[in-house]
Amino acid sequence: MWEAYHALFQLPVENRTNFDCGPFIPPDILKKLNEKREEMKKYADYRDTIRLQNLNPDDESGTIASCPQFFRRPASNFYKALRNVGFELLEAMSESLGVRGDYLYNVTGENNAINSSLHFYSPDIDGNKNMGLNPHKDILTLTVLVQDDTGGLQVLKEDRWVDVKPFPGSLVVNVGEAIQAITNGKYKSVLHRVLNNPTKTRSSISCFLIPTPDSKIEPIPDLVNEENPALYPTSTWKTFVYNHYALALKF
Ligand SMILES: O=C(O)CCC(=O)C(=O)O
Ligand SMILES: [Fe+2]
Repeated sequence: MWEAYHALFQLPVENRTNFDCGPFIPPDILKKLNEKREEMKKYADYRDTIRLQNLNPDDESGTIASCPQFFRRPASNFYKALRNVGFELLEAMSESLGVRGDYLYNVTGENNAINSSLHFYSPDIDGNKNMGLNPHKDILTLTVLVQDDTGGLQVLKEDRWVDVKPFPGSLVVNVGEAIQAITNGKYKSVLHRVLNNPTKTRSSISCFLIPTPDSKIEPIPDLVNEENPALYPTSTWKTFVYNHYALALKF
């Protein structure tokens, strides 16, 4: 997969429009974000990212068909494997909460398609401790991520940034805010960021399990009571995403 990943980044940028879908942000919010771009410059992320949206690795005629030929086979195998790890984790998490094993898969719309961000981080050549990816929480269901051996990913733990050191052959899994909402905070979405390495490039690929737009995001009824009121209002996934970005941009 890494070979296909590097070949993808080496394509002329104008070829990317065939498959790179740009930020996973609702269009009107993205418009506002672009208007704010000047003001946001100080928050610029130092990296290159290609995004694939709504990719069902079981469906050869879907999103994967818009990708270059050399990328299709390794990518479908790769995403199928990562997604299936995600599905197994969802099952184990459901069971740990005392609900049926298929609960989290079902309430997020039985979605077999994923989103993916392929990140390429340049070295921090001017020594300004550039932020490759600003602090954020993943909003969706689960993220299953593969990183190379450079390092730079950090999570916030008890007010301290802790390195997520790369282990060969390991995966990094993040709980998304959709799961935080559905489990009413039992599983928490963690703030994370990426610092650029002073001398080396860094590569990572995120595979995001995503709810379908009409999935109803609401807490598991047994997890809500007087001491534990619902943390988020019930909404569809589409509205949840909209509210999330609107709040982040404060408009
Ligand atoms: O590059 C990484 O390790 C993190 C990527 C990430 O947080 C994301 O794609 O949401
Ligand atoms: Fe993330």
